[in-house]
Amino acid sequence: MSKPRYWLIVPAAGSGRRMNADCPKQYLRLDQRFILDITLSRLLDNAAFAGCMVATRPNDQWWPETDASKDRRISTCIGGAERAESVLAALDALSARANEEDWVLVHDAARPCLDPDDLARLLSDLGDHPVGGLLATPVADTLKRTGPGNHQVEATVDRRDLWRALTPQMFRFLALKQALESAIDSGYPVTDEASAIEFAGQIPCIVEGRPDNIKITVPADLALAGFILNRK
Ligand SMILES: Nc1ccn([C@@H]2O[C@H](COP(=O)(O)OP(=O)(O)OP(=O)(O)O)[C@@H](O)[C@H]2O)c(=O)n1
Ligand SMILES: C[C@](O)(CO)[C@H](O)COP(=O)(O)O
Repeated sequence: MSKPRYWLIVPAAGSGRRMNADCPKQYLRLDQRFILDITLSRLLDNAAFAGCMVATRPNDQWWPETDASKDRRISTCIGGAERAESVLAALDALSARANEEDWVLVHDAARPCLDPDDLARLLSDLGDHPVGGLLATPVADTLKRTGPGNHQVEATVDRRDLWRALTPQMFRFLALKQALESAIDSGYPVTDEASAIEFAGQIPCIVEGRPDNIKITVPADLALAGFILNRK
């Protein structure tokens, strides 16, 4: 049987509402480079992928301005209303090229600070794993739960064995496609690939990653990402 290949999916079809910027956050710039271009180069320059599928918004006016749009390794598809739907659209777009047992890595366009050593460790630690898994980092703060929609503390959550899920998340092509289809069809709230795999009854494995693999989400994250990238 041929050796499994590695495919990369980068969901980049979000609107960045929480960023409150004048363009989707993946098209904000750090050191004159689109965040999306930085993210894609952090992945494609540090691992051998059979191909890359980027899910973009319909009529994405910025994509043609990116360096990535000139990279023959990268294809695009139209994403969906939710992140999970964008990932599923990218899997569908790869269906003619990917084999069932090929690995798929899914990485947020909004995470440009991925450390190449974390990527290498994810690939090496999970390359022979029966299910796959994800980069994650231990919760380092005390966690509070409040009442619904208020700031009244109801409980302190035991943070032992709690992790913050990061990306990339790495699963077999067919298993991930089927798990996402099933979870989405069931209305199950899928916020990452691992939760769909868990919904399918499988057990993903965590590979500890750096906490500075941040997802640019709110305005304060942009300067932090710039600091992290300039420090590397
Ligand atoms: N329908 C969607 C929603 C999100 N994403 C992508 O998934 C990643 C993580 O999602 P998130 O940080 O939530 O991005 P947005 O949805 O754009 O942010 P917001 O929720 O603030 O609108 C981002 O790279 C985003 O572009 C996507 O491809 N398709
Ligand atoms: C996939 C993810 O980045 C893992 O933490 C996260 O679930 C994305 O959540 P978002 O609400 O789509 O940003």
